[in-house]
Amino acid sequence: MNKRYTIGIDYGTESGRAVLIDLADGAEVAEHVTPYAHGVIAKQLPKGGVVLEPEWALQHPRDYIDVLEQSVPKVLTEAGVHPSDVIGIGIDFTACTMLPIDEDGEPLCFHTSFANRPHAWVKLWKHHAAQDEANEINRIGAERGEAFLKRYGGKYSSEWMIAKIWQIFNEDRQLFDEADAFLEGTDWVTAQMTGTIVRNSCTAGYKAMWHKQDGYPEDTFFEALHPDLKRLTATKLRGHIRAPGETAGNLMKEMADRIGLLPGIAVAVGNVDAHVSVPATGVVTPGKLVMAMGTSICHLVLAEEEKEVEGMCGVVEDGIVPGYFGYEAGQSAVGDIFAWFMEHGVSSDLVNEAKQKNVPLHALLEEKAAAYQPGETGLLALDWWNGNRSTLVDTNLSGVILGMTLQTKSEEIYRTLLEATAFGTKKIIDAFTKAGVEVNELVACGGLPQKNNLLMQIFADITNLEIKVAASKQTPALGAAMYASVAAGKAVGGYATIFAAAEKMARVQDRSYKPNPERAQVYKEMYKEYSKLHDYFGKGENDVMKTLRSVRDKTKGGVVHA
Ligand SMILES: Nc1ncnc2c1ncn2[C@@H]1O[C@H](COP(=O)(O)OP(=O)(O)O)[C@@H](O)[C@H]1O
Ligand SMILES: O=C(CO)[C@@H](O)[C@@H](O)COP(=O)(O)O
Repeated sequence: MNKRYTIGIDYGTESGRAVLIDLADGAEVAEHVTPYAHGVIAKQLPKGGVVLEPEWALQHPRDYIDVLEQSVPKVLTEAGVHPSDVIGIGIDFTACTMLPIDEDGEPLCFHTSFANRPHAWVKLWKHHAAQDEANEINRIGAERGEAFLKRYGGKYSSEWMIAKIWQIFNEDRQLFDEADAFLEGTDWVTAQMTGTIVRNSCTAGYKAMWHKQDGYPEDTFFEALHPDLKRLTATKLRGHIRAPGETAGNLMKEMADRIGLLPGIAVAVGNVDAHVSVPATGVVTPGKLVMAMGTSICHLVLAEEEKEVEGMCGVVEDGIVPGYFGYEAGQSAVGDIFAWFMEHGVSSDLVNEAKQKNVPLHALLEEKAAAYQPGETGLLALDWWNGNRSTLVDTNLSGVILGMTLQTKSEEIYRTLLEATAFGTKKIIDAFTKAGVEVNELVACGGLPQKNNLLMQIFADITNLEIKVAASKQTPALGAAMYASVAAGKAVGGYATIFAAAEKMARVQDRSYKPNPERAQVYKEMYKEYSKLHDYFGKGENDVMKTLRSVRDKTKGGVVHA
């Protein structure tokens, strides 16, 4: 048999990345990145100049199709692989990244009549404007003793599907009524390839309250949110739900022609970037926490039982790999905090020095920050620049840097921000351990482990755990390609199970980051202080962050609103 390949595409926050994978050993034969032409839409709609409120984050569905049309032909040509040797394609996506569609599956934002309506566009995972709805969902869910709350660590997030749908309902009722369905981006793009809408059990479970045995919560729960939402799951959330590894369908001729593949090949059920990365790092058993480290961090771990973990994002049976309960937790901003600091916080001296030396600013700051010992900066920070996803589940919290003096330098703040994100991860590990979900090793993937050694060493020292790093530079795309090989099946040269695919295709690097006992000891002391700050600002003792936010909202545009 000729060599066999699949294509995996990772739809990230700023771009889509396609890889062509050799199924024999998981080698990445070719890769191509298509940046989204519209990026993250946070200020103004692409049409009609409508200005968006704070906390909004949208995307343009056309950008997703551009990735298919540009990156798929590019990887084929670059590799010189004939399309007849490609047996399947699969995608993964950020989540919950959702959109309203019409009866033909067209996004409502493609309709000229809706293009100037913010709620017609794709709401990106980090759209944080549905916190009021999330608070109400949590209040009503708790009052009614809803089972779903336990699976979401006691709090449903404003980033997830039902909060986002309810925001649309509350703020643009006509558009809500017009929508035939609300869909995850991953399911919409997959449907563009197959012609049929199939929902995936991963996002249904982690983001939309669906449970493998019990389905969605009862209609009476949605009725308690609003009487007109009673039939939400049977109407706008209807559709077949299939598990990762199953096929969503076959590639349609029309799309095959546009992207240079053969019609009829298997298209895998859509998946989530973080979850699909787990088998792509070789993790298919409990005890190893996978950290997908990029703009944000998603933390994923497998276990044999369903446990209640404080503030986790969700637990879903078979949600990551079949046969295990998959747990997800996360930090809403990590790389994004460093990006903010690069843009708004670094002294002009250092910016000039980086220019003179012709090195990236990150690299210069990393080098200077590495010269400090733990605690030497005298600083401590809370990593809530984009709210707190786990374990407090509150997007209205914000960042803090404590201990600054007239002597504080940019590189000290940089180091402190790196440390803050590691302390945030430690809180998550503690929550898992406390609930009886074992974590004894860390496996990192995503962009950050390839970009910043200091960050990785700080993570090892603060968590006091060894960190292995995925060998693949495009772990999510590799995972999507692995699931495509399972969807295609053994008969055509794919794999029978994701376990078989992981054994042959996934691996970690030889190098790992090991904790240094002296540094770990200092960080243990600093973590106690982090925890005090964390509880003080995050658990209601001092609500100043929320007060400041409401003052900001009342004084928008220089006008004080009553
Ligand atoms: N040298 C670096 N050190 C730390 N963070 C970095 C560095 N270079 C880029 N970043 C951050 O990495 C993030 C992008 O991560 P990546 O994994 O590539 O993307 P995504 O999260 O969209 O999948 C950005 O937030 C950026 O600020
Ligand atoms: O929340 C999830 C998955 O549940 C992620 O899609 C989201 O954090 C975005 O991840 P990236 O930081 O873009 O890799």
